[in-house]
Amino acid sequence: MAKQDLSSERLHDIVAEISKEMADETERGKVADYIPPLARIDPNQFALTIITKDGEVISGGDAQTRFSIQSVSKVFTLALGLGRLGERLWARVGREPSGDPFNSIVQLEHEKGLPRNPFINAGAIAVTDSILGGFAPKEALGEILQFVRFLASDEDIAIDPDVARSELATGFRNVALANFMRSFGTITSPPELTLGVYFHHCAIAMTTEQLAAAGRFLAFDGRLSPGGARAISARMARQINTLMLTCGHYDGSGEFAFRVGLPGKSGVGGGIMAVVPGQASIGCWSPGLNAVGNSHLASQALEQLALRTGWSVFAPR
Ligand SMILES: NC(=O)CC[C@H](N)C(=O)O
Repeated sequence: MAKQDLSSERLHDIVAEISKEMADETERGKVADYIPPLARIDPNQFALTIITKDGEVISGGDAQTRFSIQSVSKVFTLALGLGRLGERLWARVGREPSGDPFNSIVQLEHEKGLPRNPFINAGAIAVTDSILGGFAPKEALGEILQFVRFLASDEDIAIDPDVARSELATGFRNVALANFMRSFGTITSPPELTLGVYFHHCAIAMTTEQLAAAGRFLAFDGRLSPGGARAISARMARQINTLMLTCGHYDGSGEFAFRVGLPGKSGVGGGIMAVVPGQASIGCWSPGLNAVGNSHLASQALEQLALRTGWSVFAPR
């Protein structure tokens, strides 16, 4: 398809086609079952929302259904942590892909308690700890939630208390990661306080429309729309996009970059937030996961979207 042909009508058609195709798919992956509130989610759901640079919202499927954003929240805490600490944040967390599962502990011992990147659990816990600073967990959490609502321009975004409770009750591996990092001084607050904030921000629930809205600042140089209100600096937005491309899908990051060619961040709730710099912000969701914990159908849908629109950071429109 010629690049200039991407009209609003064409985008509507593409979103409708992909949503229909994904609804008909029989191979849907496996929903996360480490906590009951995620294990009971119906895998037969799919949603896709695109918000264009003109502010048009184009949705298909179950775009009004809320789901647990889980690790997608790590993008918002990174933005908040970077905004607050600036370059000093990188003393606490690296910027290299890990090539290991999201909850792996192995590299931490060899690398003196410094997590590889902000999107594996260890790195995200370190970032959360930096936001916590000397504040009370409730205040830090309130600040994170306010920030997400600001990014999405939507006050109707909240934490699912069921999911937060289950994470707290079963997050033994995250407890291990936090204590291990505390022993190296990577995190400075009592681990249980940092983890309380971490588990709660992972339990934020959103629709794909809200997720696409919350990702706009990464599509538009740190602003909520082209020329609109600024959330973070353009440089930080570029840095976060780079990290999403290289580390946003854990040990499936190379495959996602190869197939989709856009910065994206996944969560075990089945959500993926992706951006087309200068063009659009995307929220996609289907609860079934592939072997490395990324949404099977949302990855497939984004690959189809990239193919049919010609969107790629490697050949900008
Ligand atoms: N990959 C994910 O989405 C993991 C998030 C989950 N809350 C955890 O900490 O294990």
